[in-house]
Amino acid sequence: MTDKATTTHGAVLADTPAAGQGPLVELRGAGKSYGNIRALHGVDLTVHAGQVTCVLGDNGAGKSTLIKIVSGLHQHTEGEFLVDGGPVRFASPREALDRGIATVYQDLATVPLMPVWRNFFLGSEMTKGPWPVRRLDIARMKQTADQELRNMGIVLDDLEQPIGTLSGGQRQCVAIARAVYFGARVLILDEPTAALGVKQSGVVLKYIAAARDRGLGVIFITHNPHHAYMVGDHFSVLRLGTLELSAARSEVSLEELTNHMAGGAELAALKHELAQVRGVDTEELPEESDLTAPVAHSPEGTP
Ligand SMILES: Nc1ncnc2c1ncn2[C@@H]1O[C@H](COP(=O)(O)OP(=O)(O)OP(=O)(O)O)[C@@H](O)[C@H]1O
Repeated sequence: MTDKATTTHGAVLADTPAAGQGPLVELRGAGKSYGNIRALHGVDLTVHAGQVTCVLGDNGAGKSTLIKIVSGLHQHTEGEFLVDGGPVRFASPREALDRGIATVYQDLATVPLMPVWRNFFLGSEMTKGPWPVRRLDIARMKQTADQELRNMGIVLDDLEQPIGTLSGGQRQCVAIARAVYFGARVLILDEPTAALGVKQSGVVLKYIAAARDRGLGVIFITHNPHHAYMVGDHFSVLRLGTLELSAARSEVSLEELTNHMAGGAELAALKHELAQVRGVDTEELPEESDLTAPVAHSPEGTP
């Protein structure tokens, strides 16, 4: 495991991976066209064990297309895709999973009325006894789910409660712990904080850091540069299907990242227009970076 350092903004960061340790996943000049629509073009991306690679971009930037390639849902139509240094072309998400690449989607694919422990093992249930009297090993599943959640620092009052009664943040955390338990080496998180309030987002970010600290390579897809900067080691900003920025944490500040993400020039133009409409001086409007700061709200009514 790598050493860690605490930064000025409180995020706990892993050091760069040990020399000689190659990337788990790499895209080299990768792209994807849907018919004659070029959704992604010339994208380089590297995912190392024990690091969080953030992929940022506005709507339509190509984030989903990128994760669909890595997770085995789509195949790239240009460039190279390598896993553990060797070229791959997955025919299905199952093949990606067999290579240790797990994706946690925003909708989480859980069964809301089933207990937490049952969702933890959904599709991969533990059984006991010989065929034809094989049956579910409920006690072992409950105990394992409890242990695995605790290992990730997730403490729930009752694993019997339907997963639908957990907060959105808690459900994301269970999904992350599940992927770790089932042997993920690369974890793709599709906008895990998009629908969450500030506090719940903080909880999810904590478990992203926990997954990284357990040595996983994490691809964190987000719209939010503030969330990305809390845990990210590397930042890739997509715009209209191409890579606008690819920078290590030491090479980019939060302000620069926010500017790239928001399109600094576009925001400046918008501010100018707003000032004209309201008949005020541009200086009287908030800074561009304030316009892009996350809104403190809690949609589910939870703290
Ligand atoms: N199946 C498809 N067929 C045709 N075009 C597609 C398809 N999927 C995506 N696109 C196009 O590719 C571009 C990139 O889309 P993509 O969904 O990857 O962006 P995104 O960054 O994930 O956006 P969002 O945040 O809105 O989900 C868009 O112009 C989109 O319309």
